[in-house]
Amino acid sequence: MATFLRRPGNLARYSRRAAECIGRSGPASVRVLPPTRLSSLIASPRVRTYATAGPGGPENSQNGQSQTGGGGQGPQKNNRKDEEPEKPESVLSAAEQKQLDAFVKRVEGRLPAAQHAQLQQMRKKLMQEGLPPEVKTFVERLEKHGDPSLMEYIRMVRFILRYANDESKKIKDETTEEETKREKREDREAEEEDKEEGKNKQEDKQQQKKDQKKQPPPPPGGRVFEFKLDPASFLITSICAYYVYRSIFPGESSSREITWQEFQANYLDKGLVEKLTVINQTKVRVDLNSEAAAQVYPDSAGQPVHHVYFSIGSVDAFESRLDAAQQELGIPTKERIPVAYVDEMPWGPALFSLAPTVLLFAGIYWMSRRAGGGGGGQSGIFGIGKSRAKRFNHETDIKIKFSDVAGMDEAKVEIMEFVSFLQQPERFEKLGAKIPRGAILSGPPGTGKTLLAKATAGESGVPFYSVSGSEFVEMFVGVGPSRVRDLFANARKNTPCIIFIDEIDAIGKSRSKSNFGGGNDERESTLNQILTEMDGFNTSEQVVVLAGTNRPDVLDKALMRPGRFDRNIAIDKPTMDGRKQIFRVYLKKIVTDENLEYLEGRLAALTPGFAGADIANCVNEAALVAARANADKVVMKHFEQAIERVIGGLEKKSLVLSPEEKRTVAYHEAGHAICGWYFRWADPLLKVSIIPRGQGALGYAQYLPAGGDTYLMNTNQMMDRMAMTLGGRVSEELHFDTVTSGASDDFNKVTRMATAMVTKFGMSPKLGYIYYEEDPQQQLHKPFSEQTAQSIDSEVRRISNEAYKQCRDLLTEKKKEIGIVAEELLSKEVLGRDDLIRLLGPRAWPESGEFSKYFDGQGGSTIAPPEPPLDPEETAGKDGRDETPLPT
Ligand SMILES: Nc1ncnc2c1ncn2[C@@H]1O[C@H](COP(=O)(O)OP(=O)(O)OP(=O)(O)O)[C@@H](O)[C@H]1O
Repeated sequence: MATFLRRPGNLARYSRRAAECIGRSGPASVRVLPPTRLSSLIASPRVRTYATAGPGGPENSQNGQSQTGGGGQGPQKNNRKDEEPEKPESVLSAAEQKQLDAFVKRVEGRLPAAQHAQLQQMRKKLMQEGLPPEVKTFVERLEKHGDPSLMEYIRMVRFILRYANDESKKIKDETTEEETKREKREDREAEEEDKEEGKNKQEDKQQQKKDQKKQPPPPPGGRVFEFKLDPASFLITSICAYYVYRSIFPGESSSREITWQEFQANYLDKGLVEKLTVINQTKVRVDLNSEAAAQVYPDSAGQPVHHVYFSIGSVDAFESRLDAAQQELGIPTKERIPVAYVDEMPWGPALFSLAPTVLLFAGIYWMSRRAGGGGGGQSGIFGIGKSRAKRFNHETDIKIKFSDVAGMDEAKVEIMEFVSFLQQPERFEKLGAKIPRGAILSGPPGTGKTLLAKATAGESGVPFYSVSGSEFVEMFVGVGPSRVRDLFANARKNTPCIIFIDEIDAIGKSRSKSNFGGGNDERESTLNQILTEMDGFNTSEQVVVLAGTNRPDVLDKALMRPGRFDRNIAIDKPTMDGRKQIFRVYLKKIVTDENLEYLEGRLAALTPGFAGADIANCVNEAALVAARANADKVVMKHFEQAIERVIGGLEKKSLVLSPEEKRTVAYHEAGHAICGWYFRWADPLLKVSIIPRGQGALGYAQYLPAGGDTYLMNTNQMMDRMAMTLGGRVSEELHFDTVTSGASDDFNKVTRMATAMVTKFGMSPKLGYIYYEEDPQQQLHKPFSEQTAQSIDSEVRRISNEAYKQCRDLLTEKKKEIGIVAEELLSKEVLGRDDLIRLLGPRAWPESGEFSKYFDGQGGSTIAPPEPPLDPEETAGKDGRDETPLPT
């Protein structure tokens, strides 16, 4: 702004342009375009008027004169209606002038007064430049034969539009030329100014120049038809349209309603009637001999009367009246007026009656478009049966390769076969091998099933359709099967390709099971459609269907049969080695200068039971922790905090325990820790804390699986683990007068372990080698007798009592050590493995090589916990994690 103000030259230039714009403000165009020739002829005198005559122009307009009245001639023109119009210099012959005047007069009669001045401008221009031949012919025709034909009107309209367009172009060219000249002149001025003002202002000037040049350049050469709403074009088009309309629908202006008496007196008796037409048996149209009518009625508002109408009560009455009237006039039968009968459709009411239906359909269409907005081509209610599968293009969308999927080597080998099939089908076909149709990828959540399917698409370089099982289910009947059909039809059009149906259990549940309690027909028919479609491929169609599920056990057997999902690829939680590989993938993206090999191993050891998704989350969380601490790089401490946070939840700083409660929690946790340290088959402690964390735990202890990733447990391990789980309560009993509710979760774990030993693992000599399924749906009807139930109860009780005794014996012996650990815990709140070694001495039992490698005290002072929050089913018997619930 300051720069702008500093330049009087600029200011003057812009204000001049602004003034010109205001002067040209006639056309209300979407784009700012130079006016057409006609409109500019109308507008330019106005500009001149304001520029030269100053306030004269506006005064004229105040006096009720037209603003576009044409400069100094304005006041005379105002009296045009009263006086003979002033004869300006004209190149027209007298006859032409007369024709033109007649034409203008005729048109003027039908235009609002505000537009008269513009019409006069058009007239003036035609007078100055002469009539174009087309207009001449038209006007001549008008004079000689009255109203021209429809074709002549249309030709005239086309001509006028073309004429207006050409004129507009000419003006535009002239204006552009003028603009260029002026710009050059202004640039020269600006340069001179800039020399004085300094170089830095030069840049602003250039910018302004660029801005000006950004305005649309004049169209190169060819004809460009632009729709403009400037008054002149509008006026011309309206006049032409009006004429065309009138010639097609000669409405009220050339016809009017009369009575029978009028008809008889004014037309019939005077012999002006040419023909009568009875319309819809209610009205009679009287066709008049227009020349005769014009002679008889010369001042019928300056317009010839073509038709008149009158209403009739009934056709019979009309006929008899007409006969009587003609009889009276003595018209011989042969020369009587011809009467025709027609049924005409009244267009107005007909259209009006259709309006609600049209509106209804338009409304439904609009709503369906809105409802399906963003759904791309398949939006709206009409696209409800269309598949919702997202199509990924391998070139742009799917960049995942097998190298991005860490671990699961066996699953990769299995699925590689699909890739080779899609890439080189002939290799299989020539040996007569049938192509596999599909594979189910099953496994716990977050283990990388979707990732593997995407990698398959990425590797094979084919289109990938991804859809979730639940997307087939809709509230409308028949939508599911229709979407399945659509999905497969699309896939067939784009072979070779891969379809991936995630969470297929949403639709693929066993049909027999779902029938319990009524079933779900829609889901079943969707499943049936999938079965049919998968059968429907012929062997040459290269469509591979992959499906992901967490529950392969509930899937319908028909889905799993060979020929449909031929393969069931189980993807389990990663092993120690798998975790290392997954950490390797994600650690690459992290800024750290730790020894990567050691870091991977240590983190993998700290995270038994983590799925790929947990690991990805953990690494990301570590980066966030580091960022929060404003660190330059992520170090081991951040990773350990992240793991702790993923496992235990956020620290609850707001939860403040009373000293008494804190003491109880410390002794409780110390009890667990001592058991883990001294029982041979129990898991040694990694970390114990009495800081409350999420999920209602007041303290927790984490243990390193003593034997590494364990998949089998023997009786000794189970007994030691149960005894360790009871360590919290036993410690409370030994150190306090009373016990708390904090051990209820421990009892739950112990009971479940003992029950499993009796009913599933065959570890009770009394019950023997029997497996009783634990099915929550069959609670009402137990698969064993009452007597067996009592035996199970007594065995479970015996085992837990044994575990209790084992624990109590140890802790009574180690009561002093419990005190030492508990007091240290009270003062430090968190104890690590190194603290326990310091307090209790090294553990007497050797530990798993792979795990102990990373816990030799060199990796870091804090040792993070190993256990993710797993399903209790899975955790039972695998870990010794303790979560002390909040007292209720
Ligand atoms: N083996 C792996 N290698 C690398 N990243 C993995 C691996 N497994 C899982 N992930 C990570 O976990 C995320 C989630 O995995 P994915 O969606 O494939 O799990 P899923 O098994 O399909 O889970 P769900 O059963 O819940 O659908 C992936 O985006 C990826 O970041």
